[in-house]
Amino acid sequence: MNLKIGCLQMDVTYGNPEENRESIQRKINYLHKELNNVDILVLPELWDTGYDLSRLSQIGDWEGRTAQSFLSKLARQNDFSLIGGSIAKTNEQSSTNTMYAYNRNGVKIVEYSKAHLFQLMDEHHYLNSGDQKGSFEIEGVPSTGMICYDLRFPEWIRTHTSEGAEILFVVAQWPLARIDHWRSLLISRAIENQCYVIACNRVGEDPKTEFGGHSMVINPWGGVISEAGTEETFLTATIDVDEVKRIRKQIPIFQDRRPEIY
Ligand SMILES: NC(=O)CCC(=O)C(=O)O
Repeated sequence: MNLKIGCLQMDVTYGNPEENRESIQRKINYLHKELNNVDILVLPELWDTGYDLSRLSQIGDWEGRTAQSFLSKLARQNDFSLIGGSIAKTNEQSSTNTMYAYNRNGVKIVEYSKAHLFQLMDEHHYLNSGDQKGSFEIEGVPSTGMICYDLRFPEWIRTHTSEGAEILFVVAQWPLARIDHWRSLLISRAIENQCYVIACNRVGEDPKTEFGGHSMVINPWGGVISEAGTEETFLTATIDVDEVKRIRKQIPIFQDRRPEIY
């Protein structure tokens, strides 16, 4: 089965969720022809607030309600499934860096909060980590969603692929300074898990960091099918999901692994 994927590699306005929602809507309107036959659209990490974490009590999304209604409508109106990047979900006590995904009818198919907080960008001071898995089915394909720094934890990703995930979606605000890590880790996760990796990063800069783009679509053999540069880009690729089963049969790592000795 073929699926057409689109990644909206975009800049994010620091600390301004309303402007960022409008920016996504403007881009979707502009891209309506290209989006016509897209099956799954992917947004980047924290596309609403960016890393303006010290102001989350003012700008965070109360229980994620605004983003959920925005994303659900976006999916329904445009007839695509949507990996809604992640947003800052906030309540009286705390905030989480949370991904929502939707099917074409605008029905939520997963809520996943980033499990590993990235100290270098102060997440541990302002966010709580999630402790639930990120598994879901999208367009009939078992999949998982991960948020940026989660990519550095192969054991967490293996937990999901050993339970059947065939597509790994990674949403990110990954800095340009470590973009070689980003590329290598994404390709490694695809090879070692024999899965598609669809990775959507942001571009632009905030007061502390320059972000590196290079959103990528990688096949389960580790081949890069499509890759963006460092500018705002609508990256597309068509993937053949059956390739996962073929490769898992050719080199059966999920049968051959020996968890009892690890
Ligand atoms: N937003 C993030 O989690 C960034 C992770 C990162 O930069 C890394 O090197 O890991």
